[in-house]
Amino acid sequence: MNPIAISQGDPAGIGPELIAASWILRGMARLEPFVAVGSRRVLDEAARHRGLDVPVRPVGSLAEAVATFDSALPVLDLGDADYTPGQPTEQGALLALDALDAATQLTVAGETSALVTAPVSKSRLASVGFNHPGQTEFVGQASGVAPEDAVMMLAGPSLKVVPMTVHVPLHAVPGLITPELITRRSAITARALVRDFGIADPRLAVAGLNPHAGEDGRMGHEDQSYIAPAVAALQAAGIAARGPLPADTMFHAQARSTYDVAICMYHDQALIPLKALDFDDGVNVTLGLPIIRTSPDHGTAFGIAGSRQARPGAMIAAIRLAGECAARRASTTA
Ligand SMILES: NC(=O)C1=CN([C@@H]2O[C@H](COP(=O)(O)OP(=O)(O)OC[C@H]3O[C@@H](n4cnc5c(N)ncnc54)[C@H](O)[C@@H]3O)[C@@H](O)[C@H]2O)C=CC1
Ligand SMILES: NCC(=O)COP(=O)(O)O
Repeated sequence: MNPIAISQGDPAGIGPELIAASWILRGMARLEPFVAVGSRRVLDEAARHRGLDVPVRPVGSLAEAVATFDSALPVLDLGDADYTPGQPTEQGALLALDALDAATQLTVAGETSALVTAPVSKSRLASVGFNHPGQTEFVGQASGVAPEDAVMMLAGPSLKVVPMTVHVPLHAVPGLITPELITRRSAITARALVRDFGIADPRLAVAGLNPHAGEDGRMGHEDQSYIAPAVAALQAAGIAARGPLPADTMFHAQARSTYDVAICMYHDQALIPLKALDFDDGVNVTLGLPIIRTSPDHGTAFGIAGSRQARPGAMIAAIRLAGECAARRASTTA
């Protein structure tokens, strides 16, 4: 297979050091060959800061990256940048954007088997002209998918969650929850669970928006007006969906055993249980794309960058899952 492309993320965050740590653990973690896309110097310094002996080797082709991977961390070098852990700069944000763009283009062109994105700061990227809510929408657009069809899922060993609305203010959520949005994004989720995760007949648990899923309309009307019709439409389409369910009782262990994915109405309804249960191996996966894209569930963690406190589990899980999904797609199209 072609290598996995990993965009380096913000140089001042924990992304570069976790790419280096993942390379060190590549054998034990059973990772497919990957190539970093970013700055050779930043990766080199980040590894050294972390006390890791990682030979970082610029490569001129993806074949060379695969051939190099056993003995060195291959990098498609985009040039130099500021590197002070924990101190983001405009130059660093521009490099993060270049790396995201280059790694995405390679994957869209089919030259790399999957895309893993290291964390970026959304506000820092916005300050250098990035006009997407997040990397999800950027990658969706680059791969020819409408923004509403690039669906964010967070996946961990205990739970999978899909927020129907993502990076929007909480007060905007009720106005965005429509039966069409829920039906469309849930159907994309169900198809992706079959195609990329090998779950033959995925079970969807759809959360309500309001306390007690609205308590028969006494605590809000959206559950009955918008969410229940979406669940009915999904069922009519042959998808094993149920809801709206009271969100507060959806995430205990016995409840989780009854579904494959929780369809949630807003960002924190989904990401709080996921990060409470699976922070150290949670993966952010974009569903509905012609390419595979994953990312660790955490952000740039500027406060601990360069201090050797950042745990590599989620980055490793993101790389491993990218390889597994790529292998599954390759085997089903062969
Ligand atoms: N995939 C991405 O690119 C994501 C980017 N972000 C961005 O990251 C920036 C910071 O966001 P925050 O909400 O502070 O989230 P964060 O995940 O960066 O940090 C939250 C807390 O978790 C800790 N932490 C994070 N990753 C860790 C790891 N691997 N090991 C040990 N501790 C870890 C941090 O030190 C901090 O205390 C924001 O600008 C946001 O836009 C946030 C989430 C995902
Ligand atoms: N909270 C999840 C997150 O911020 C990741 O967003 P994205 O950059 O992957 O779209």
